[in-house]
Formats: sequence, C-alpha cells, structure tokens
Amino acid sequence: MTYPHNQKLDKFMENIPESLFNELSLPINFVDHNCTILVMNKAFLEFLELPLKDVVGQNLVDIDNTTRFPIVLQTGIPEIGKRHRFKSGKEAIVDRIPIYDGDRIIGCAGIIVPSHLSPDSIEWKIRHLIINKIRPDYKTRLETDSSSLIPKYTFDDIIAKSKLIQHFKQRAKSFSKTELPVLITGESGVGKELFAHAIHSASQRANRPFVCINCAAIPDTLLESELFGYEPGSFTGAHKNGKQGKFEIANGGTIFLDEIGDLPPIMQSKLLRVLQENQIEKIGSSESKEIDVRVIAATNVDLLDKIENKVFRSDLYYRLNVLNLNIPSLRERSEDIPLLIEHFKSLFYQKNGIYKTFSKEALKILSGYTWPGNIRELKNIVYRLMVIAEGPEIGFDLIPQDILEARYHFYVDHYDPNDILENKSTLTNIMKEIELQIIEDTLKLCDNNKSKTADVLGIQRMTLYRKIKK
Ligand SMILES: Nc1ncnc2c1ncn2[C@@H]1O[C@H](COP(=O)(O)OP(=O)(O)OP(=O)(O)O)[C@@H](O)[C@H]1O
Repeated sequence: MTYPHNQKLDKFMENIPESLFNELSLPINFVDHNCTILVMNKAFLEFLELPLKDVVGQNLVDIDNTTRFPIVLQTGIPEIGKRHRFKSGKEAIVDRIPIYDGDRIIGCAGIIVPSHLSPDSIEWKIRHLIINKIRPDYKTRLETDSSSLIPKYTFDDIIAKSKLIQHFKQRAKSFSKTELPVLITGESGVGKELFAHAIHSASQRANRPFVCINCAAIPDTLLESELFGYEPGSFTGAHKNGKQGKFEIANGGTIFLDEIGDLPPIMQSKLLRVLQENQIEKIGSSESKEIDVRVIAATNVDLLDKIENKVFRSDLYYRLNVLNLNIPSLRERSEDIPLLIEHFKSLFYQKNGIYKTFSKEALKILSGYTWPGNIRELKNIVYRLMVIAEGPEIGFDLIPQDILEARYHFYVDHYDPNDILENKSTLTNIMKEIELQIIEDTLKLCDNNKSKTADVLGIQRMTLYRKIKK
C-alpha cells in the first residue's frame, strides 16, 4: 500500500499487506492528518453499510459525520474501547489511535470491535496487535492499565451531573491551562487520580509522558532510586546499565505523586530540593540534570494535621499546594449515583459484552447508601452485581447485606432523643416504631409485594403480616 501524500505514513504502513488487511473480519480504517481516508477495509465498509467501492481520498467526516477522528487528530489523545453510535444508528466499541511522527500527528487509525466478540477471539487479539504496533507505549494500558506513560482519562471520563462536581471539573480545567503544581485532596476513591489524568490530558503537556508513582506502595529504601534513578554500579545489586528515575521519565510531561502524605521525611527533603531547583541527581552521580516536570500530588490524609504532628514538612506542603482541588465524597453528591451506575454498567458491557439492568428498588437502595469507599466502592459493587446476577435484571435481593443494613443504621442514627422526652416513649415502643418504618419503606420499594418484602428483610411472611397488623 502506498500513500502518495504522506511518506511517513507510507513507511509506517509498509509492513501491513493489503490482502491481509481486507481479509480481516475486524473493521479497520486509517486517515491522514486531514481526516482523508487512506485505507478502509472491507469489514469497515460493510459495517457502515457502504457499497464495497473505493473510498480512499474521501474525507471520513463526509462518509460518517458522527466520527470523532477530527477530535482525536486535534487532541492527539487515544480513545480506546469507547462506545460509539454510528450514523446508521448501529452501536459498537471503537478505538481511535493517533499516529505520530515525533511530536506531529500524521494520522489516525480506527478499529471497530463488534460487541459480540469475546476478549479471547482472534479479532480481539488482532486489535491488540494493531494498537501495539501503532502505539507500543499503549500496550501496558491495554493489559494492566497501570504504568502507562499515556494518561488514561480526560475530563469526559469524569462522570457527573451534580453542580458540585461540575464546578470542580471547571476549576480543574482552568488548572490545566497553567504549569503550576496541583494538590488534590479528598477521601479514598473519590477520583483524585482521575482528575490528575484529566488535568494532564487537557494541558499543553498532553502529548508528553504522564508518570504515576504511588509513594505509599514503594518501600522507603527504594523510593529514591524509583524517583531519581541511579548510575551503573552505584550499589550492590544495581542494574549494570543504571536506571532512569520517574522524574527523568516524566521530563517534559507531568508526574503524579499519589499518596504524598506517606512520603518519608528524608524523601520529603529531597523532593523539596528537586521542586525548588528543577534538577535531579541520580544515586551515585555527582552531576545534576535539569528537568522540566509539572507536579500533581494527591492525598487522602490531612496534611495540615501531619504538619502539626511534625511528620510532613510545611515548606513542601506550600510548594505542592499552589493550586488545590478538594474533591467531595460521593455522599455529598448522591445525585450522581444513578449516572455513575449507568456509566459502570456500560463500561462493564464494553469490556465483557454483558449487559444487565437494575430494578427500581435496587437502584433506590444503591442511591441512598453512603458509600464510605466512594466511587471505587460503587464501581466494584456494580461489577460484582453484573457478574453474580443470573437473570437480565439485578434485583433488591442481590444487594450486599452491609448496604441493606446501613439503611437501618440510618434510622437509628437519626432518631431524635428529644422525641423520646416529649412523647414519653419506652424503648420497646421506639424500637417498634423504627421497625415499622423499615417495613413500610421496604414494602414501598417492593411495590407492596409482601413475600418479596419478607424475603428482603429475612423474616417469615407470617411474621411480616403480624407486625403490620399490630
Ligand atoms: N467521576 C467519576 N466518573 C467515573 N469514574 C470515576 C469517577 N470518579 C472516580 N471514578 C473511578 O473510581 C475509581 C477510583 O478513582 P481514583 O483512583 O481516581 O480515586 P482516588 O481518589 O485517587 O483514590 P485513592 O485515594 O484510593 O488513590 C477509578 O476506577 C475511577 O476511574
């Protein structure tokens, strides 16, 4: 295959034989930097329900105006495993992978992954092969999602309808226009890492590395070499070629220092020096190297408290906390819960091809829960329910006991002792009242179905009748 307009792309594609390309049942296309189609295989044309004629040279937007290729060509940010509705109304999971020549975007590849395909299928494997060929650095993300140099998320991935989070998204977007350090605080699982990725993705550095390091997950003895690297032979057991540190890898881009509150004091001093001087010194080296790295740090502990207890340096805190985002917990924005459940359902579907709905009662219970583990906990529960539900609908009965019980604690916690004094109630009467309230609420959730209510509450149907009658 040759692409007269683009020698670089030509070189890039020269190893892919056209015959093989057209035989693939996986729809694939390539466009140049103007979104002009360079290749669209038979499977792609068939998927778009287009006649099997040559579309090379046409603009993809003219063929399918729903395409997001122009956006990917502009941002340079890959979109992998995204759900897309085509002009024909068909839906599928798609990958859009920008192709670079150095820093320049010269084209984009698109793959449609029909939703019935299992991750074990040959097409799925070919998809991985193609992505890895275009972006070898993306391989890690597809497999483990953990140590890639490419940000995993953009602001579009932060799902929220609450005004509260919209406000934080807006603020974070304005932070991405600057080069200043950002400190993201908030409880565990609220999306701090997600925000860090999004800030980088929307910044001038989007096409440069995004390097994450979890300061709590690395033993103190290894932290220095992880962050700053070492020279060959600088200590026993050192790799003979030495090692690049995370700061050096992140040069030109962003480093995300997660769980910064757990950084040991000695490393706090070293980090402070790096931030002040913009220079790193590898272990075993006497020379400093200039670096240009934007720092985003996150923590779920109270750093001011740590400063007061003299376990965190206040000067480092002020260096990191130039811009601050204190992400609210999920219980402060419970109106986002149904939307997040919908989002995780569709993510699960994209990955596993399994789609289930939640019953009205189940949704109501999940929306009323306080989610101490925040969005991470919600995501895990949604995935777990998708796996364990046998039928197409996830009902009340599958909700974990601790979530159901938490509702009952709510009644107890919210009982006003003044009512006891005013009404001169006895403990037995108070307990009965609470019990009745729970029964009434559960009956409502179960559309007045008494057998179901008894089942959910774990009592006999006759006991339920007796309690209602009383
Ligand atoms: N608004 C959101 N929309 C969609 N997914 C979200 C949102 N917020 C968080 N998540 C998801 O919830 C999970 C936890 O988020 P993340 O790791 O960013 O939290 P965190 O605050 O950094 O947690 P920790 O303090 O434990 O490191 C991730 O899978 C993330 O993708």
